[in-house]
Amino acid sequence: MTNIKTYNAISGKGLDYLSQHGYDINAQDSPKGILLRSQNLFDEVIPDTVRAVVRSGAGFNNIPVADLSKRGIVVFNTPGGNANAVKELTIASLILAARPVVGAIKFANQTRGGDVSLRTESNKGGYRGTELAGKTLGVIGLGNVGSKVANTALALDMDVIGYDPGLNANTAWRIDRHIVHARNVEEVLRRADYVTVHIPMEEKNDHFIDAGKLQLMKPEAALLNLSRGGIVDDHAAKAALDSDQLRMYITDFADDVLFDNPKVIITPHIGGSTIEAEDTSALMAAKELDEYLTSGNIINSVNYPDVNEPFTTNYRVGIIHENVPNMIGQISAFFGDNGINIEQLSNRAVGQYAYTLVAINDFTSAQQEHVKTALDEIPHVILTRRYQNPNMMIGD
Ligand SMILES: NC(=O)c1ccc[n+]([C@@H]2O[C@H](COP(=O)([O-])OP(=O)(O)OC[C@H]3O[C@@H](n4cnc5c(N)ncnc54)[C@H](O)[C@@H]3O)[C@@H](O)[C@H]2O)c1
Ligand SMILES: O=C(O)[C@H](O)COP(=O)(O)O
Repeated sequence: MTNIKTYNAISGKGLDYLSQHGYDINAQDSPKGILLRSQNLFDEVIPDTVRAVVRSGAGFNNIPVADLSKRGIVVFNTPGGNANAVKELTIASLILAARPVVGAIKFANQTRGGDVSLRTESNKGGYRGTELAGKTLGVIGLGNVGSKVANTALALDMDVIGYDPGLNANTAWRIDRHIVHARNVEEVLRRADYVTVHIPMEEKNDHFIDAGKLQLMKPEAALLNLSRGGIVDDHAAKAALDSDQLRMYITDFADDVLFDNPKVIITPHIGGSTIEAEDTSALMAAKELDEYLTSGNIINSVNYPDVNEPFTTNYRVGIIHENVPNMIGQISAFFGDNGINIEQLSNRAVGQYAYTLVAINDFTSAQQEHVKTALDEIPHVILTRRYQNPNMMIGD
């Protein structure tokens, strides 16, 4: 059986799917796939048997993607699987930034004994808040999470201004036409009463919200970070709070510098922690893993191009290679020179890497043995895998 190694609490929905499709979970030390959530894979040794690493979730900054790409290991995530959960916690955070709910609950619990209702009524004035309606929400990053947050804020009668220079077409379709598209992030920061950040942690986004950007914000504004620790410079945020340049900071990522600050609310990275989101993400992850390991289809990869074709021939060969000239020519010539007829060839490239999926019907055992090693000899080929169609009756 094919073995899958898991890290973190992966929902039973995903694990059951894999078991039902013939996989062993954590059975031995030479896994074909790794399924994880936030485990830091930079600290782990990834065995040479591994062909795929799947992040059940959105952010993949815990995975050494560049190294794995060089080894031909496909890295996947589950885009949108937990977006609704994060949207809901973001809306809760907006309300916590507008109304002093946390302090008010504490106060209500301190009023026990005697005429409770009288005491709460006479002292509740300290817990007055403001309304979100009519205020402006700035959304930085309008992907799966940000687009949902932006649309929902409109329903709360907020004005919404969004910024995302890399918006993809799928998400763009989902964004309500009443959301103002900012030309730059500075415009969002200057105009918004609430700023929420929904961008991935990558080099260019490290300390994306820094002291300079915080200075552009209104002093009465609140900042929300449900993206990743490090996207906001927490030291700069604390300094802005201390000097009354920022009213409030709510983050899903604990940081020593933020503790015991009445202007800060910290949640313990629970944005995606709902039963529904964990189930959806784990099932997506399990399907992506199974699809790649059994048919060579790549769906939702973060390091290689997606290639998703119906498996209608007896065999396929998947070739991960560098995105350099003449690879398709060399690969086609290789099959021709070895007397193997190509029924269909799909090729896509993204950045440095490309993937070629070759569909074959007549493929003798000797040819298969040869292909396994000889294709890898072509310069710039990183890894070759052969797939046999489980739904076809094949004779040699
Ligand atoms: N708190 C949680 O539990 C939780 C849960 C899910 C996701 N997240 C985090 O939220 C991030 C976003 O999630 P998503 O599902 O929306 O991802 P996504 O990939 O669907 O969207 C991210 C968007 O950010 C945009 N972007 C990137 N850099 C930007 C920048 N500097 N300025 C403006 N836009 C920028 C991209 O173009 C993209 O449209 C994830 O990468 C993850 O780190 C956290
Ligand atoms: O990027 C994500 O999907 C979230 O941060 C969720 O992380 P988790 O799976 O560790 O809860």
